Amino acid sequence: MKYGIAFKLGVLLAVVGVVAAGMSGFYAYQASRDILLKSARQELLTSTRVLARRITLSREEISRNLQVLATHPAALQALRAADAGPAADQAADQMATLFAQLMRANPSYFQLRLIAASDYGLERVRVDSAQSGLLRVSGDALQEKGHFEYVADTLKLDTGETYLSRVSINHELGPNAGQEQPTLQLAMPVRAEGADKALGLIVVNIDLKGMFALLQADLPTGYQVFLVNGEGDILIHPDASKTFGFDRGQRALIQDEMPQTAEVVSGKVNAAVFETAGKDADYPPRVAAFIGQPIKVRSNESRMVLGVAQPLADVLSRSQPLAQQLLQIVSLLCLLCLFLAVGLARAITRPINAVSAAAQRFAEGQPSGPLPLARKDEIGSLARSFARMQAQITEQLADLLHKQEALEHLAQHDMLTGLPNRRLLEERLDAAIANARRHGGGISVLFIDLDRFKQLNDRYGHDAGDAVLKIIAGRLQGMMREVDTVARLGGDEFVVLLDTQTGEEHVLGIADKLLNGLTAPISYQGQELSLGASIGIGRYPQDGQTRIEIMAKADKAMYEAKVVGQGGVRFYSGAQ
Ligand SMILES: Nc1nc2c(ncn2[C@@H]2O[C@H](COP(=O)(O)OP(=O)(O)OP(=O)(O)O)[C@@H](O)[C@H]2O)c(=O)[nH]1
Repeated sequence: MKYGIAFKLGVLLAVVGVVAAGMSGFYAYQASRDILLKSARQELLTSTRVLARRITLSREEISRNLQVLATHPAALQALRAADAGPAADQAADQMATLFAQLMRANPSYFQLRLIAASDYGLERVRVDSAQSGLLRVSGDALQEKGHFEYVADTLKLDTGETYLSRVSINHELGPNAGQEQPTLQLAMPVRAEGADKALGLIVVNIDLKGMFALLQADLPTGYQVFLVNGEGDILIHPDASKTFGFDRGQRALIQDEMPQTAEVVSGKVNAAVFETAGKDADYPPRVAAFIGQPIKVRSNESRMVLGVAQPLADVLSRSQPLAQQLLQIVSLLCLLCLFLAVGLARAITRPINAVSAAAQRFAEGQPSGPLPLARKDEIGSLARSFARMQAQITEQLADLLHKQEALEHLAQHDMLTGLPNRRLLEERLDAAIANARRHGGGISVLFIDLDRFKQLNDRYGHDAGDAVLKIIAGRLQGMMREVDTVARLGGDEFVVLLDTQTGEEHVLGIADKLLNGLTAPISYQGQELSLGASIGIGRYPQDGQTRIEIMAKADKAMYEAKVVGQGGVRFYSGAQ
């Protein structure tokens, strides 16, 4: 199958349009995707900072609560050994009531204790959050805690200073809540005003998971929170099985899971925002922001790293409507391109086709039809060139035809007199014989030879001879009908062909008329010239059946006429 220029041009334009539209759509989508990612990274970083700030505020609030408890007169009274007895017990009851009130107000406090510096760190007041509600532990159930690091460390603090423990798993047995849950302790010394030594300490155990659950509730859905310590040990993770690996003897470090966090964990940089590669359906690609937070209170932990992540699919899901819209726009654009390409291709090729059709019609010899001559573009220029070429070819063809006709005329006529020459005479004679043969007609050939023409030539010159020949030719034609052929064979020989059945008398009459006409004086340059002529007549069918025979007979008759005496007319011998 052959494809026209319109089809090819249309396809080319359509392809260019579709590719351009497709690429624009693709890059627009890419750009929007990049913007989404950038804004998601920024949002995550902001969320992480807000979360860190809220954790600090929570810690400060706990410190304030501890301070209220540590400076409460009942706390001192409950710890003074000298006051042991009903007064101390009353103070302890008061503290227990305060503890319970505070724990009700703060569900993430799952244990509040007043511990004495004396008696090996014996717990004086202790309220636990149990499954059944708040539970005051008393009597023999109170334990000695002096061997714990936090007790010794807190007792060394100044009044109002807070101690913060490392995050650990609560392995304490009993009816209390928060067992096997991540916990951290905040403590504050209890000291009489102006005293050097602390009499004891207030300790609160915080349910870290509960606290984070509260904090996380304010974050957009799908956000995942991470908390790691200064070494990178994972403490809070969306996958709980990864937390507190060190507690099970298998450390799980965040920098192993997300190498991009290594510098935040080491403290080299404060923040890192990055995308993680996905591993499987349970671990999809994520966008994450991690920040390092120095711990400003007394603690055996120096640093805390907090992270917030969001599955990449959630981020990009916002680009789906845009992608669909872009797809619709691109599809529409492609369709538009197709229509435009077809229209444009047609608009361009229509005038080209018109010129092509005109050329074809012209080649077939038909009128070329209308051309887009008025156009100002290349097609108009092509049409005008074609029109010019067409005019030139037409003109040259006409000229050629004219020359051909002239040549043909020349080939059949005598140059000097313009009379039919021997060739044309022979053709006409052949035709006349054939016609006469078919219809039973007759033909007479009058062979005329001028007498003494040589003398005239010699005496007056060749030009005079030519002029005489022309006059003779004119006279002969003038005396004959148009249908009769008057030819010049050459020199001073002429032939008149009568192709109608004519009687002898009539032929003789014509011959005489011709003789009279020829012999009439000719005036040439003021001189009177006179000539004679001899006429021999050959006839069909009497003298022969072919042109050659009849011509030969007429020639012979003319010769006989000359022999007998110039100026005579003679039928072929025996025919008289
Ligand atoms: N001026 C001129 N002379 C020609 C032309 N063609 C032939 N002749 C001359 O015509 C003459 C014809 O010769 P002839 O028929 O023997 O001469 P003639 O004097 O007529 O002889 P007769 O027929 O016996 O009387 C020659 O002298 C040719 O040179 C021509 O085209 N122009």
